[in-house]
This record gives sequence, structure tokens and C-alpha cells, in this order.
Amino acid sequence: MTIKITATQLSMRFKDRVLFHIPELSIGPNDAIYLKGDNGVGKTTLLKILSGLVKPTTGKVDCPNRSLFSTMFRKTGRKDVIYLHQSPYLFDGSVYQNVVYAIRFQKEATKDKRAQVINALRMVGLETLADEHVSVLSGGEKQRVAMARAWIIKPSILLMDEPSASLDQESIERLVVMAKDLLQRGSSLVITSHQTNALTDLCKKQWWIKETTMVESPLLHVISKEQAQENSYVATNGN
Ligand SMILES: Nc1ncnc2c1ncn2[C@@H]1O[C@H](COP(=O)(O)OP(=O)(O)OP(=O)(O)O)[C@@H](O)[C@H]1O
Repeated sequence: MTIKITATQLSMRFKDRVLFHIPELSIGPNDAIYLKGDNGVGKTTLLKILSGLVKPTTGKVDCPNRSLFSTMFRKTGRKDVIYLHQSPYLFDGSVYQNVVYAIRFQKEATKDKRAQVINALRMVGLETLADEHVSVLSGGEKQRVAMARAWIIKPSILLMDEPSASLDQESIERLVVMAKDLLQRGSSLVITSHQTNALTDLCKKQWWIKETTMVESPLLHVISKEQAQENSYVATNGN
């Protein structure tokens, strides 16, 4: 499912310190946004506000398809908007249990759920660790389990907080495959990172938090000569 969320007059203040004031923003449908800014400008805080985990000081976030039921009964979090934490929380259990938990309410046979989980773990290269306890995983492996758990829900909007901070090149490539799959399904992504990489290269827009506000701009990519030649070949020979 693809949705759009909008926010107006969003501001966050801690005591006397104004973190940011953003007159207007929107995500979706099918956006890919690179959120950048110096340490402490409020990137994590903004993502938590957008996912409904933190209440802004002023302003509100509108999520049009939020049902009356979910508004009444969900105390935190926004339906269909997933926040992927920069140091993900995994509960005391196996890798498999942590991922299958995300789809516990889906009405599917156990064997179909198992197939989905194994597929998600295969995408992050961890299928052989499915039955291991999460305590034996490295930091990068935990991050990959968290991404598998987010991907399996197929959220409309995935907010990824420094997803590549503890990942090697191969793991980043695996996240890229999952992120591309979500984009193809119509989802939107917001990705924070202090360095550009293959994941941020998927983004078409940039949000830059500076001087307590946010500036939005299109994200221009430098295309290598080889890539340009490949594109031109596809354009000439494609049907
Ligand atoms: N609950 C809170 N109470 C007081 N201050 C807070 C709270 N949450 C965040 N802050 C402060 O708000 C500022 C922004 O924090 P945030 O984590 O959003 O920044 P960030 O841009 O994600 O930083 P980084 O790039 O270092 O991850 C920080 O100075 C932080 O200490």
C-alpha cells in the first residue's frame, strides 16, 4: 500500500532549546528521501515524530489512512509507518522468533510464515543463523535482522535511522536490495546517514536540517561514464 503523510508547523523544543521548526513537509507516495544534518540537529527526533513515537511541541502529522479504530486503540506508533532504530531492539529469543513476531497477526499457515521469514533472512544473508539466539549476533548482524523484520511487514513508509552505520559494503548492498523491493511495491523511504552510500544513492530528494529548519531539494546524482553509456544503450535498444 502506498500512502502520503503530511505535517505542518512541526516544531520540537527541549526546555529552552528549539531543535527545529519545519513549516511544512510531506512524504509519499513512493518517495525516497535522504535526511542529513550535523550531529544533534534532530534527525532521529524528526523520524520519531513522523512515526508517532514522539509528540512534537507544536504541529501535527496527518496520516490520512489512519483508521478510527487505530486512532482510538493504538497508543503509540503510526499504522504502516515503521521506524528502524539506529541501535535496534531485539527481544530475548532466536533470530527466527524476532522476525516472525512482526507478522504474528497475519492470517497465514505457520509454514507460509516460516517461508516468508526464511526468505527475509536469506535476503540479509542470515538464513543459516535463523535458530541462533540473538545474543550471539554481531552489531551488523543485529542491524540486518532488524531490517528483515521491517521489510517483512512491507510498510508504506520506512524511516531508517543510520541503517548503514555499522554495516560493511556487502551488508549495505543487501539492504539496498530490500529497499529497492519496497520502493517497487510503492513504499516510501527516509534514510538518515552521515555518509552517502549505495543506500542513500536510491534517494531522489534531500532533506537537510540546518539552522533549526529543514531545507528540501532534489538530490542530483553524478552518473559515471559507464552508467551513462549503459543507460543510453538501454534507451536505444529497449522496447
Ligand atoms: N528526550 C529528550 N530530552 C532532552 N533532549 C533531547 C531528548 N531527545 C533528544 N534530545 C536532544 O535533541 C538533540 C537532537 O537529538 P537527535 O538524536 O534527534 O539528533 P540527530 O540529528 O539524530 O543526531 P546524530 O546525528 O548524532 O544521531 C540532541 O542534542 C539530544 O540530546
